[in-house]
Amino acid sequence: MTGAGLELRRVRKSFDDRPVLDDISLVVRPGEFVSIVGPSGAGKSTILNLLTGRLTPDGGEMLHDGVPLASGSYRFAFMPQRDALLPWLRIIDNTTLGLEVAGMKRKAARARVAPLFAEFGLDGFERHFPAQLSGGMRQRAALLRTVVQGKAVLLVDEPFGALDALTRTQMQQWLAAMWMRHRWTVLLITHDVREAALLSDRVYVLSARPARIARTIPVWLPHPRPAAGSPEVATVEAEILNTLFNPEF
Ligand SMILES: Nc1ncnc2c1ncn2[C@@H]1O[C@H](COP(=O)(O)OP(=O)(O)OP(=O)(O)O)[C@@H](O)[C@H]1O
Repeated sequence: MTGAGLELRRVRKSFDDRPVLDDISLVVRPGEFVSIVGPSGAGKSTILNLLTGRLTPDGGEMLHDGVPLASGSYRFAFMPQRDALLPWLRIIDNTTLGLEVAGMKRKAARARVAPLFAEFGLDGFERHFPAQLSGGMRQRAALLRTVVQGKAVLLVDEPFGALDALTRTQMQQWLAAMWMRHRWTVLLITHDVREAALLSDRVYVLSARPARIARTIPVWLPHPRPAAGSPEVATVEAEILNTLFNPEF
């Protein structure tokens, strides 16, 4: 498919003459779940900062449905790593924030998010503050705030990195089920090789800085995915790890 979805073509970015992204080309087609995995400091967050318009590339092209992205045009919904909720706002107000910032009236914004509270496991917590929720619930609330914006692509930066291992596994299973139901178009940044294997249709593995795409790994496993720890998932994990630890990169 040409043109449709999100596409980066030979994108480059340096900070103070220090190249961070050397040559990044990738594609996220509508309804796909795509992950980027890479060594720490390789430039993963920089890619998302380019896509949210916070940074501009030094070279290359960024396209959505074949149209170049204008800098600062927030076409995509972004869920940052952590502390994504404002502690002084109740959960209901946190989840409507993106809509309100976009100009929607509070009442209309609440009407849009309220029916989703049950699906996101937050029923009855509308008037709680973030500190009164578990880490997993906070991340579900942050994701709810992201998806209700109805943007074409969800950019998700390391959403479960701060959670304990058990909660993280539960959240990955929950996100996989939610994605199957909604078929959001997702670009996920993660350090978690298992998470990438369990959720993604395709994994881009970055080289160390200055980053290029070391390898593109299509994940052909059916949805719903076999359980974490199954041989099929372990094979994909091994493929990603082998690329990450390959000295050529
Ligand atoms: N605005 C900026 N100004 C200067 N340097 C920056 C800026 N943003 C990122 N960098 C540098 O670019 C490099 C890549 O950073 P980035 O946060 O994109 O990496 P990452 O792969 O997301 O890292 P991690 O996995 O540790 O979160 C780092 O060396 C960082 O210090």
